[in-house]
Amino acid sequence: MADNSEVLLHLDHVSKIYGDLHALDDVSLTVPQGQWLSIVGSSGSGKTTLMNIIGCLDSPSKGSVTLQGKNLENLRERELADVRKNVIGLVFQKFYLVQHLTAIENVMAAQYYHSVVDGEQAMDALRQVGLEERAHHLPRELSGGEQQRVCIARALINCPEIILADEPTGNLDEANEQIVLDLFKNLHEQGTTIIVVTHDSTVAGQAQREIMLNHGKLVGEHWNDLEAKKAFDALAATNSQVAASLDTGFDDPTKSAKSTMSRDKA
Ligand SMILES: Nc1ncnc2c1ncn2[C@@H]1O[C@H](COP(=O)(O)OP(=O)(O)OP(=O)(O)O)[C@@H](O)[C@H]1O
Repeated sequence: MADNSEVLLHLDHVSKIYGDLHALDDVSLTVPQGQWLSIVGSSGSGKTTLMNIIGCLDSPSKGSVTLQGKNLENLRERELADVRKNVIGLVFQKFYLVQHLTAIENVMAAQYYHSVVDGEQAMDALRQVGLEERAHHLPRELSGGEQQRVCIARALINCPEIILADEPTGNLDEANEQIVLDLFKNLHEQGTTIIVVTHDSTVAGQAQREIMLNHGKLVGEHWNDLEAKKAFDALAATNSQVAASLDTGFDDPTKSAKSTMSRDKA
């Protein structure tokens, strides 16, 4: 497991503004190498916007994002594409599998994007997610859980530094959710940084750290791994660039998210 002592990602006073709406409002966040982080918050609180910015799929209106020491603002489109390709693995709730390609062909299509097509390596990625036997089936012949595992295999083929997952278990039953969480656990143990957006408190609770967004603002933080918190605080004490952890906690992200939603509706 990575020791969380190096900064991988830093957001400095990031806002994303659409007209009058601050989808993200002055968010500062530091994620050390190897951290498993959950992002929670009610619908419309800015979670996907934050993920898109971290994943280099969108850029902030204000503030800056530094990934592996590089300020993303200074990168050309080609360099950004390289970051997307080589550093980040994306997993979505909607699987985005190509329906007329088999599981292994879907993984190989992602390899093609990375300019290496290697059937053995694709099969290895499927083996890692326990799907070797289903490699030659089409998505419609696979269960929801199996399709999500193909997506994870697809995200793994370039050995990404970070897995960004947006509601990765949103469509899955409990058994399949557990399989996906176990995969994330293995990846985390191998040192991969994992950032997950979720509405599900069980999924959120697997992370070392949970942060909560509300109306685009970072409003609360909860640590499930106190050793990781200690390491983070030590990092913040020695590095003035690190956004210190918030003092404001929250009990149950799902409950808080729901109560925020009902407050919004009132
Ligand atoms: N391209 C856009 N143009 C205008 N407003 C947008 C755009 N993208 C997002 N928003 C708004 O920004 C806010 C945050 O959206 P975002 O999708 O990040 O929320 P979320 O927390 O991921 O929500 P959900 O849990 O429902 O997916 C919402 O009010 C949304 O309507």
